[in-house]
Amino acid sequence: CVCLPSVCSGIGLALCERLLTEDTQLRLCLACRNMQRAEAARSALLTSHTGAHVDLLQLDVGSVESVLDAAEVVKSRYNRIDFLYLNAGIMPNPQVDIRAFFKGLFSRNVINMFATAEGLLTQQDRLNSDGLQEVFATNLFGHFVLIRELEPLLCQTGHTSRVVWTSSSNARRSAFSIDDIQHRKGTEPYSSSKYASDMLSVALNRRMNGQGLFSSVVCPGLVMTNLTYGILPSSFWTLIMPIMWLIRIFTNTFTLTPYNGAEALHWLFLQKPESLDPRAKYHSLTSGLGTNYTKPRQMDIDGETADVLFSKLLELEKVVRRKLCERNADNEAHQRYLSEIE
Ligand SMILES: NC(=O)C1=CN([C@@H]2O[C@H](COP(=O)(O)OP(=O)(O)OC[C@H]3O[C@@H](n4cnc5c(N)ncnc54)[C@H](OP(=O)(O)O)[C@@H]3O)[C@@H](O)[C@H]2O)C=CC1
Ligand SMILES: CC(C)CCC[C@@H](C)[C@H]1CC[C@H]2C3=C(CC[C@]12C)[C@@]1(C)CCC(=O)[C@@H](C)[C@@H]1CC3
Repeated sequence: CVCLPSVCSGIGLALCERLLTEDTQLRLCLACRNMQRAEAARSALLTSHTGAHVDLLQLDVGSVESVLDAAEVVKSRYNRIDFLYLNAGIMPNPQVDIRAFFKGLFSRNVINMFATAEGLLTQQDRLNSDGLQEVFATNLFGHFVLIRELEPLLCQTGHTSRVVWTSSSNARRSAFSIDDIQHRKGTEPYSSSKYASDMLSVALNRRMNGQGLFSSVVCPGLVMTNLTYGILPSSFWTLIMPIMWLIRIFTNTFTLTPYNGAEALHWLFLQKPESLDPRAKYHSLTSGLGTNYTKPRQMDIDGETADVLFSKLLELEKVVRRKLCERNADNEAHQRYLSEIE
């Protein structure tokens, strides 16, 4: 079984199309927070791949309760997971620093600026219902809890399984602090959460390779999806689209379409896990002539700090689970009280 949170649109949906084209016998499980959109995605996939096996699962990866419920359903449905694609990601209230953009445009750093958006983007985060920073909870922590819950299906003797993170070249060491893993104090929660997912992937490989679990990290490049349409108005993107296609001549990171962006995710599906570099980020790239390819680049990560992050996430998981139990016990007591006074 290949389990994919979250694939209602964008890169995730394009990946499903590509996986089904590769192997019609696959059993896909689309884990989405909005079941109407999930149904639409499933119908689209079945239209182009009649007879494909596509299951749906309700999952809001930004809520620990939803992750725990979804994991129970997965455990009751499947005996084993071969691939777990961790694709859900948000970038709420993005702000582009226009001055920095024009300054960067005339600097030597211009290609790097277009590839990584370094120094260009900030976001405004908020707390979610678990009391966690929303970007951290969605882009990292929910996925972490999901992996922990699905460990019995991922780590089975005689089988290897794979976890694939959709990270970003916007992930930057300087945006992340091990003393503030949720990025409560900064203005770059997206960059911080993606750097944390890179670290977590390294930590997973250090801990779990021996049990047959292999983790990889991907950057899809700059792709036009709901996420990017949230950065600038779509009319503006339409206006600058010819320039974007022109920029593609100078940087291969402007993959632009979800199909191209899914290149590295698809490529990883075809590789033997033992042949992969646990410390590499695999980039989807598109040449000026429109050829897609995948290229690994070493990540700027220190293994010991990655282990510390893993321990901190374990601690946080305990705290959140305890709070959830207390909340559920309170709710049950309240329900009992209501039924008694009826
Ligand atoms: N587009 C780009 O240029 C780049 C994107 N990425 C990463 O690629 C991934 C996919 O993004 P992309 O396809 O671009 O954008 P989309 O917004 O199209 O896709 C994001 C997906 O994540 C889902 N999602 C968001 N929050 C939750 C949640 N709480 N629970 C479950 N699902 C959730 C969305 O579901 P719903 O449909 O319900 O909103 C949607 O299906 C993200 O991780 C993003 O950070 C990385 C680098 C560049
Ligand atoms: C104001 C202007 C005339 C043009 C502004 C262009 C910027 C909005 C883009 C330039 C580089 C882009 C980029 C991303 C978003 C849009 C830009 C900042 C990402 C951060 C999107 C999400 C990712 O994860 C990254 C890989 C992208 C990197 C490049």
